[in-house]
Amino acid sequence: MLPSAAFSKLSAIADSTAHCVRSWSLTIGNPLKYPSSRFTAGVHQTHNRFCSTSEAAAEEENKERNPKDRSVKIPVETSIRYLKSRAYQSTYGTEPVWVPYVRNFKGQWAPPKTRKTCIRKDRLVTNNPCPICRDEYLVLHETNVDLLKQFISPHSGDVLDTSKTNLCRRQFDNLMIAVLRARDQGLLTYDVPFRHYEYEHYRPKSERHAAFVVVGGGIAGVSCAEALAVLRPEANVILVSASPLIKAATNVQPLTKYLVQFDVEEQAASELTRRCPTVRVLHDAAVSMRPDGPDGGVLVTASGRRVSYGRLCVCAGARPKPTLTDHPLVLTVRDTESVRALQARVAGARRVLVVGNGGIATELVHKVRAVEVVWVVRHDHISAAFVDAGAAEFLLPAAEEAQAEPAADGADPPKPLLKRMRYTEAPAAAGEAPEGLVGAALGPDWHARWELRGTEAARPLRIEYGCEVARLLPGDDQWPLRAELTNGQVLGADLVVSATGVVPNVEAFTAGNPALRLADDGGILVDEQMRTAVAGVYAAGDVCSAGWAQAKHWFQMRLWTQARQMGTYAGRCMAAHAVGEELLQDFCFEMFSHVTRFFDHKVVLLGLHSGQKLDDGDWEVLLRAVKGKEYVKLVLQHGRVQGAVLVGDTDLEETFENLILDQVDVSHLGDDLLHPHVDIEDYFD
Ligand SMILES: NC(=O)C1=CN([C@@H]2O[C@H](COP(=O)(O)OP(=O)(O)OC[C@H]3O[C@@H](n4cnc5c(N)ncnc54)[C@H](OP(=O)(O)O)[C@@H]3O)[C@@H](O)[C@H]2O)C=CC1
Repeated sequence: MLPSAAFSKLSAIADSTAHCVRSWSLTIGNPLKYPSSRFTAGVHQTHNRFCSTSEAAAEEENKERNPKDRSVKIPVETSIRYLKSRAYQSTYGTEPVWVPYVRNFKGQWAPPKTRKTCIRKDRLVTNNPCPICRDEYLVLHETNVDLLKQFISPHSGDVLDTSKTNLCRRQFDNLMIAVLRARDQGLLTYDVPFRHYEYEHYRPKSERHAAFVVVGGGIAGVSCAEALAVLRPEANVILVSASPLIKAATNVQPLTKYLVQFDVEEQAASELTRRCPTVRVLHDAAVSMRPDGPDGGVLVTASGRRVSYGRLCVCAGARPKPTLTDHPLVLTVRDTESVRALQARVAGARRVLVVGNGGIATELVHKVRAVEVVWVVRHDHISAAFVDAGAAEFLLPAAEEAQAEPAADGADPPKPLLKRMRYTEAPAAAGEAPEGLVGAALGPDWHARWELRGTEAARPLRIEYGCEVARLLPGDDQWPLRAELTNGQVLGADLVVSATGVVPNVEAFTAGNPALRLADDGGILVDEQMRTAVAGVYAAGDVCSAGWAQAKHWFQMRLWTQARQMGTYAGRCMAAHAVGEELLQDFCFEMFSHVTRFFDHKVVLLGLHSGQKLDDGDWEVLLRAVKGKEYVKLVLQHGRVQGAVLVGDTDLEETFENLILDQVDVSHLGDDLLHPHVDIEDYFD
């Protein structure tokens, strides 16, 4: 006797589809194992197929058929009707056919791939066929849209993976073909994926356009491009870089709220594009600027390209000041190429004259070994561009020690480059790479990556104070070059290194643009939003001069830290102005802060550390120094700290940063402010 449920299903199939169901016998088993044979939910059909009367004639209807037999192909029209039948409904309900399927596998995790096929030689070869193979009435065909839709994600429109639907791989291939055909024939609707067209590709190569163009692959330019890529991800950015390598700030570590320490890494342009996909790097140099182009302005490059822009940021940096006459034995240090040239020259030198008293000279004197170094400084102490006479006194022994240090194995052969950070110099396409272009300046730790060693025995450092090079004289029997100093001495040398400061690279932008205003130091004047006097043109880094009303404790110095701050801030301003917004000036311009290393000592400069901007005689200095260990100098005015120089690992930067910013009256502490036994960090906590 058949259960009543089985009867009702049988009649449902017969009623709804006019399909024939012949003879029946009760069977017990998994109702989802072979769905086509259990339209009757547990009733095994002797000829248990779901078929139309017309097709039935073609079949040997009364023959006993094995449920694993798949020799008879079900027409797709039958399958379409089947999906609408009550038989189907009662088997699957409203769920997709793959939902109730349970895959068999050993162990905890299912293998990533499903089986190749469930049917071989028209027979199911497994006891647990995949959701399509197990039900012969499910026919994958482009017209069987209701079935295909069950395998398409409603969220992404993609065909669901076999890891979800558990289809065997043959059925999955059939499914993909059916879906593609259905979409092709318009039977299956789908959303056309959004294509971001790079319209630049349709322009002639000699003409480019970007909403934002940044000139300069140094730290200011790269920081600016990065900020734009983050803030305006929908806009294209072109970075025009004369050097094939760009400079990126890495390992950025905030030491305090204002002091940030970072490395500068030379990277291939592709690395920047990988990080910021909207930024494209053009290896070229800007030669002129026309701010009145059709889309904003036009930048013309050395290779003749015209790059039109909506907004332009000039981060062209600066180049060494040409203090001494042009001479093949007078070198300057600015970019990687110049250090390489210096390295080669030092290798064969006996005496090197270093002229200048700033950052580069200080670092060079420390770095050049196994050759006699004569340091010509026009002040009465070393490193005057950065530190005061007291700090210089503190640093001097370290400078002299370094020079007196013998070569590692007597006369070491000059070592080549110690390490270069991922240098990949892409060969420039013909006509693309302008020859002899100046690359971006070196990073703050450039000297750590280069070995500058001669072949001489170690010599004590010789410093000529209070003088300059008056003129260069031709060489004699002993020296290829001689320099006459302003103190009357004439010194022979193999090489002169001139490190007397930098001049901003403005020429390409000033030519034909009388509106562009320059400061007294030759930099492009910018306002508090990094805008130049020319509409749509911004400037940042060494090329610009801060033309805004500066905060009391901030002043400009052409430093890596400021290049990064200005570049990022210029990018933020450009992004904001492009959508009609104004920004409040970044807080980093409230107080001067710089951290560097001189002669292996950490040097922190805060606020008005050398009494800059303070009236003469109206300020006092408080000092604490422990030879070889630390040097702390405070600049005070009316009992309030205005600036600080911290040499060595003092751990006082945060305390003094706060004292400068908050302008706390510390006069009641008197000299105890720097008393070694007073924990002022704790006192002001
Ligand atoms: N660790 C760091 O932070 C470093 C920063 N830099 C930066 O890189 C840039 C280039 O460095 P650098 O070239 O050392 O420039 P700097 O501006 O640091 O120093 C230039 C020095 O040269 C002196 N000078 C100028 N003209 C002459 C002259 N005719 N004869 C003799 N001395 C002269 C200057 O004296 P005066 O002050 O009297 O004009 C000053 O002391 C600078 O912007 C610098 O700040 C470089 C290296 C390290």
